[in-house]
Parts: sequence; C-alpha cells; structure tokens
Amino acid sequence: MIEFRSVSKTFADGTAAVRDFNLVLPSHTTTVFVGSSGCGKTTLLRMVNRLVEPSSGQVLIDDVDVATRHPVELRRSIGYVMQHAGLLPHRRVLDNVAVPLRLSGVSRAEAAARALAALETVGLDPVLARRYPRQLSGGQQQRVGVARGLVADPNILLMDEPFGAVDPIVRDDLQRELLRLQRELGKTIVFVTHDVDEAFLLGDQVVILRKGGQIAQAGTPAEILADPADDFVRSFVGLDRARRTLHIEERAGRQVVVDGDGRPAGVLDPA
Ligand SMILES: Nc1ncnc2c1ncn2[C@@H]1O[C@H](COP(=O)(O)OP(=O)(O)OP(=O)(O)O)[C@@H](O)[C@H]1O
Repeated sequence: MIEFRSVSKTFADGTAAVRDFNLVLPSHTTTVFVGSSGCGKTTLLRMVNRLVEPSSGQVLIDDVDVATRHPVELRRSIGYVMQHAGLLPHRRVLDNVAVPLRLSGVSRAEAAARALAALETVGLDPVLARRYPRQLSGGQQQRVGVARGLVADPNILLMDEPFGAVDPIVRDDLQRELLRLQRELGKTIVFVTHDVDEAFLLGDQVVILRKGGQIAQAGTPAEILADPADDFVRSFVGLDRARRTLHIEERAGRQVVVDGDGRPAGVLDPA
C-alpha cells in the first residue's frame, strides 16, 4: 500500500505543484492519476521514488516513510517507466532492459537471461534484443521501457504517460497488453495520463486532479461515471458529451445501445 499524507510540494521558484494531497493506493491494484497538463501528476508520481522530495507531509510504502529509505536503494526496488521509453541510445535493447539488474549487482549472465525473459513477458521477439533502440518502432520501444520497469520484479511500478507518444492503434495494443500483464502479475501500479479513456480502461482507482494536485474526485470508473462529484468532473470525463450519454432503443427486436447523437454503440447481450 502506498499512502500520501498531507503531502505538499512547492518548487524552489515558488510553484505550488501539489497542496495537501491525501490518498491511499491499495496494493496489487492500478491507480491512475489523470488531469490536464501541469496539474501535478508527475510531481506526485516522482515523490513515491524520491526523485522529488515533498516540501511537507509524508509518502509511505507499507507504513514506512520513504524519507527514511536510502534513495538509490528505494529507486532500485521500484519499477519506473517513462514517457518516450527513456532508453539509452547507444546500448542494445537487451542491455537497456538489464540496467536495473546490473545496477543492483546482478551478474552479466544472469541479468541477460532475466532481461530476455522480461522482453518475452511484454510480448517482444527475442531477436530484437540485439538491436539498438532506434532500430525499433515507437511501440516496440515502449514495450522495452515496460520490460525494463518489470525486470527486477518490483512490487511497485510507476508509469508516467508511458503510451503518450505512440499512435492510437499501437496505444490500444499496449493498453490491452498492460491489462493482461497486470492480471498475471498483480503489481501495485501508479499510472499517469491526461487521457480519461485510458484512465477508465486501466484504473481500478481513478484520481481526477485539478491544478495544484487537488483531487476533484477519486473512485472506480463506475463510481465516477455514475456519480460525478461536480460539473468539473462531469465535463472532464465527457458526461456532457453525446458519446457517454448512452440509452437503449428497440430496433428489429433487439435492444440497441445508442449514444446521445442516436448513433448505435452496441447491442445488449441477453446473457
Ligand atoms: N523542477 C520544477 N521546478 C519548478 N516548477 C516545476 C518543476 N517541476 C514541475 N514544476 C511545475 O509544477 C507544476 C506541476 O507539474 P507536473 O509536471 O507535476 O504536472 P503534470 O500534471 O505531470 O503535467 P504534464 O501532464 O504536462 O506532464 C507545473 O506548474 C510545473 O510547471
């Protein structure tokens, strides 16, 4: 379990990125921080592995304040997947994935074997292991980033807009793959995105943020859709737009689900 207790962050230039943030992120579930640019998502994420230190308040992992942990040792125990994958251009794919293991003192041979297994876990062909990052597609590079995040088998995986830079079809693929992986692995995932559809697809808990890391609403996707906290949330999740206002119409003897513009979205499954 990760817990934020009255966490605030004001940067040296006076920017108040996060103000009095309180939240529990249950273990083995995915929590998604979603909000517009600059609302503090990345700052919150980076306080978990101490890439950013809170100005006040505490971040706890399983009741231990991360401020009491050695930052390097803490970071090695937490997987981190960045936007644009963040791969080292002059290292082969296999070596990129093996980095967290090598930094932890794992032998070259064992690191290589585990890196290969991690590439397989994320659905990449082992022949790609010998290539350099530039010789991969954007989607493949993102998979390598996820493999590197998972290679040391961390309990916690931080993912900062990991699928933001790929086209919608590849993105769809990567999202499905992450759902499959999470069903198998049951990590505690903290995922940052500005895309509310991605948040609803991946999140067990979705946290909608306003500027300053203020929680507009936190809950399951169903809770948020069924009972939006206010007009900001209603508008942010698109409840004021036709595609979310579904209703049922009888057509040709079937119950057809239709959106607010009258466009069919699907049929009700009698089972
Ligand atoms: N090192 C820093 N120094 C000063 N201000 C910063 C620093 N890092 C972030 N900020 C500011 O803090 C606020 C929150 O930034 P943060 O990166 O957490 O937002 P975000 O929601 O992740 O945005 P985006 O979706 O654009 O990545 C912004 O106003 C940003 O400009």
